[in-house]
Amino acid sequence: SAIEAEVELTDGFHLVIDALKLNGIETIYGVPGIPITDLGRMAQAEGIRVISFRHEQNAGNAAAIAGFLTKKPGICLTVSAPGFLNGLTALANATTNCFPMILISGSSEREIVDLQQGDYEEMDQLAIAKPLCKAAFRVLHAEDIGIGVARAIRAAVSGRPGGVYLDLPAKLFSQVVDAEKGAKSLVKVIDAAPDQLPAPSAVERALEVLKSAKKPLIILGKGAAYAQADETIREFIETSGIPFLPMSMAKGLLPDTHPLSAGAARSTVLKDSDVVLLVGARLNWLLSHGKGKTWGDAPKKFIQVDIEPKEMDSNVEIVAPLVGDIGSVVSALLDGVKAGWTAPSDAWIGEIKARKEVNIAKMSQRLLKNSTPMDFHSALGALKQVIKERPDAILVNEGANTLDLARGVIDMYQPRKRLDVGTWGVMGIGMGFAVGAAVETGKPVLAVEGDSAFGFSGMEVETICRYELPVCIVVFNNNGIYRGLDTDPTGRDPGTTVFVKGSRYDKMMEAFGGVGYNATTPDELKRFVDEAMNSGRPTLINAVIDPAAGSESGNIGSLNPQSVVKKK
Ligand SMILES: Cc1ncc(Cc2csc(CCOP(=O)(O)OP(=O)(O)O)c2C)c(N)n1
Ligand SMILES: [Mg+2]
Repeated sequence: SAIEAEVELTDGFHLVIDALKLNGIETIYGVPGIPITDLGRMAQAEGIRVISFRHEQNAGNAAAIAGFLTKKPGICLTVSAPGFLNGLTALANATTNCFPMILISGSSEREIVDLQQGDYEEMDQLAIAKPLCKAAFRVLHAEDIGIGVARAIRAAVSGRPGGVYLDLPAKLFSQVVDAEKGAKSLVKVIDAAPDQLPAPSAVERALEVLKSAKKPLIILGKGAAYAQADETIREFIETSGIPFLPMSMAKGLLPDTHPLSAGAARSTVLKDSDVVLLVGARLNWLLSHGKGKTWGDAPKKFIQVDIEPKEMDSNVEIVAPLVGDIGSVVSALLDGVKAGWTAPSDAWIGEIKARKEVNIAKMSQRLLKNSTPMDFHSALGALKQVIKERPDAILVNEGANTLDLARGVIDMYQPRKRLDVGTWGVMGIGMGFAVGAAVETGKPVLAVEGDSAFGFSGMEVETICRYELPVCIVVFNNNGIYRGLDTDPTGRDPGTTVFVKGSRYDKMMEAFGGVGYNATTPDELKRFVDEAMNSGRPTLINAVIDPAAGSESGNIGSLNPQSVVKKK
């Protein structure tokens, strides 16, 4: 009878929930629908926080950034086929950025999919996910749910973190299992991301190379931010006196205003350094693959710290590979420095300081301009001040000019406070990251969005209102992608990169009960953001930016192919 069933039996639904709770999972980000609507309801009833989105890509991005911020896999839950595919972009982006997340999707029955008999939302999801993520598993029997969830968790966070796909066919959920047997089938993952210590010989080799440097440089990547070895990293930099250059999401590991920060002298230190220590930073396109004019002509030696051995020599020769987790490796390097070290010469530190002063002075001039309509710099000058006054606020940032200029203008003061487009430069992470960051940290979020970038996930303003999250969105409304000036030479349609003139994104937030402002000056912008931060209410500020400001593709316009053929 139903009473007996409560006492003796469990089922797939409950085993999935018990397995997640047993492993400390507290939040699920997703979009309901067949076959997982009830799973979400039951998880919520069992105390897991379930955040329902308007599009699975945004739920996936929230799960991904939750993983980056907590080092526990963020969980995204979707329906089969189209819902799974919508989550896949976020899963692939998480894998590219080494953020630990698990995409759990309901799926069709194997026997129908394998015979291609046309099930509701039929798709061979496991096969499709495999090439795009770090690991992918499917569970067919309820007794295997414990192992399946454990494998997914360990795969997501161990070694180089990444995205994992977990395929749960609809029939699995209603499979009934003896309650005691079910409980015994659950697995609590032990030491999911074990320290990986570097070989003492590798540490020795790296220290020798570092000691040979006249102009050493440390580059901190988002892997260094993810490691949460903040004090060890700070102590290593301050004890060695080596200047550091933070990549975008590593900003704030040490304050951008730190005397050893070389952020404002990036071109100089990349060109003139003779030994470069990469910490959780890959020599990919963001660092010009370690070669070419960015790096100057002088010979360079690269030392690389990465948990993934295959990363070594990916672009240029690594003379001192340091394979291990960043905390263990930097701690070993710190011991070596403490045992005997000569700080870099005053000449090198002085060269960087002089260059920084020139660049910061140039920038300050541009920030002070009180133009109307605002341009990027005058608007960003106001937001720079906000973060300086509120260093524990989380800054989410995407766009082209809105992204590239904000990266250099807005100083960060604490680790893991700047969340942006990462390795791919993908648009659309904004609202997912804003929700994930607000839910996981409870901190106020300032999302600085290009108007095009915002459009990719803008419907989630309703989600932000529904959960009453402390998110302040500033849309840099320059009326288009990169600028707002393009026209259709035929005169038939608008240009391909422009938007409706005079648009008011703030009205979208008001539509769902949030607060909307229209800012036309830096002073207004600062005042409205302060009001939002003080109230903690969901807010959207439409910041009117000169459509003629900015450049095509921001700082990376050179990546665009150029047509050499002039049509007659
Ligand atoms: C999923 C995806 N689709 C398209 C693109 C290509 C792109 C890069 S930047 C950008 C938007 C730039 O306009 P925005 O208004 O946001 O910024 P601003 O320069 O300040 O005007 C696009 C469409 C990327 N990167 N990802
Ligand atoms: Mg724009």
